[in-house]
Amino acid sequence: MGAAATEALAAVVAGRRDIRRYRPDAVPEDLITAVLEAGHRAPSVGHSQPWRFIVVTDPATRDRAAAMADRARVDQAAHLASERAARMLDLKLEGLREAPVGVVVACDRRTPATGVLGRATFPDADLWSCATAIENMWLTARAHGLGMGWVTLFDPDELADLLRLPEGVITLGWLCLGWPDERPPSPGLERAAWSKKTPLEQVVLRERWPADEGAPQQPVSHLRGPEPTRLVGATDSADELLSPPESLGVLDRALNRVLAVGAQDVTGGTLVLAGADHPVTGLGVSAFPAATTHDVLAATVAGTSLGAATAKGAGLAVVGVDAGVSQAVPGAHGARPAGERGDLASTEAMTLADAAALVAAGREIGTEAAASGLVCLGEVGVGNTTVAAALACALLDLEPQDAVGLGSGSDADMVARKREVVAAAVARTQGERDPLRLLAMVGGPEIALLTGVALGAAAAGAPVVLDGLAASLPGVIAARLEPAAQAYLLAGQVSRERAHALVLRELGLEPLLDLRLRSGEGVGACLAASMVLQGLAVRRIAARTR
Ligand SMILES: Cc1cc2ncn([C@H]3O[C@H](COP(=O)(O)O)[C@@H](O)[C@H]3O)c2cc1C
Ligand SMILES: O=C(O)c1cccnc1
Repeated sequence: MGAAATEALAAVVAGRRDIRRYRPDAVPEDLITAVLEAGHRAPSVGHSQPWRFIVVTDPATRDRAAAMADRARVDQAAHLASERAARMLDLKLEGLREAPVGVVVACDRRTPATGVLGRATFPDADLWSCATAIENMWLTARAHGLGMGWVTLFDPDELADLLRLPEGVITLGWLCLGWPDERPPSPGLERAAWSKKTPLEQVVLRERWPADEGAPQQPVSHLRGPEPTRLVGATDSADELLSPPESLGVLDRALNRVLAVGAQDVTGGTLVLAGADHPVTGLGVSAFPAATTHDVLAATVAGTSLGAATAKGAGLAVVGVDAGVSQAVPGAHGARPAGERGDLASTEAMTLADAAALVAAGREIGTEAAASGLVCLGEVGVGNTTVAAALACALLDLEPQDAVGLGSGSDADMVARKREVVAAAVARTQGERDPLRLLAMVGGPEIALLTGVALGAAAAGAPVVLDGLAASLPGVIAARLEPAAQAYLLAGQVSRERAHALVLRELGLEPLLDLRLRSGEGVGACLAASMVLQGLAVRRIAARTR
């Protein structure tokens, strides 16, 4: 806006004071309007404009407000030690009677917080919006040579009654507005040695709150998120297309993610399909024989499993990984756990060493697959929707009934059994937060392996496409281990499995497809990848305005 505007703003900001002494002269109507207009220009949460400005000029109302403030002042002094109380009573705290105008700022909170964008998470953001309106008015008043003083020395209910505020409308206090009768070189409280301005260095903290010995350590991310210039470049290049902004909707967002991590020339990818058996099947949690896992992995290696066929249709390569299938699968990449396996309910799913080794093996596979483009995750493991539900409960603090789903097909009795198993498994994890330990306690080897794949692919700069529940949890664990990994993840689909939507919500990802799949095997990831590849081609081919 130019040097003159910058300088003028700095002068107004530096010259703003809380003014408590006023001359009785009237404030012209146009200046009052200018001040109110500035207030109404303030930012507000979800553009809710929750402020209401009650302009009070009636001396009777000002008198009654002043009497209330007098009472609050004496009340407050009664709570201070006598010497401090005496000094407080000496201070001139408000100019309610003298200032010709009072602007009472009220916040209309009658809209439910969940109905306002940004307030479901920060319910008080409407009040903060009103505070920004107050600052706008204050600065504008100052620029016109007017003085303003913000008085909160009231019982809020009393002030609300005085102005007949309805239920649900609350006040942030009274702003005195008038011509100042003082030109203080420094704020009144500072001049009276009541308090001092804190030096800037004491209020500015760099990157995070300074370390506190007892506090849990944040995970150190070795992985870097996308470069900010690439991130901006991705959205800029989408805006240049000869089409309405975000014409491809959710797909556009996914494409921006892919471009942001630097994968612009991608035309293919790889499905990593990991399989493992689960001792928990011994507890009657799957309608299908455990041997199915072997058969699906063998078909994957042969290119004929549902997952492999879908990958082929999308132009993706397939890597089948044996992460612990009892009957060996020739042609599959071997990464079998070496130690004991358990049923989660009474014993650990695998040893911590195996969990770590599987993640490490996955990293290598992911790094290699990254060279091909998109890396899709797929799994097979009869019984693993029970495993995934237990892990989701442990990671996300869910109740078993909110996480256990139908799997590949369960009746009511089986669902009840699954819930019992999950409840027992989760009970064993009480207090454990470490994601790798949780993986060992109630996870599965294919989930551990795919966690490594996600980490390896992300570190090599490749987007990772998640699939169903068991092939989305690796995204959660990867992001817990390396927070920057989140930026590389895409949610291919939201499946029918109960906890899946919650897991994607935890990751902050919108699924590309919602087909009520229950296939596993990376089918949804490959279908979504095909669409992403098509979207990338569209971005390359489509006409641009620039
Ligand atoms: C023939 C068949 C092939 C599959 N391929 C993947 N799944 C999917 O279902 C399994 C999980 O469901 P649950 O926890 O109910 O056992 C996993 O193998 C998953 O990938 C299959 C399931 C079946 C029956
Ligand atoms: O959503 C899934 O991942 C799922 C559902 C049923 C069976 N296998 C996988």
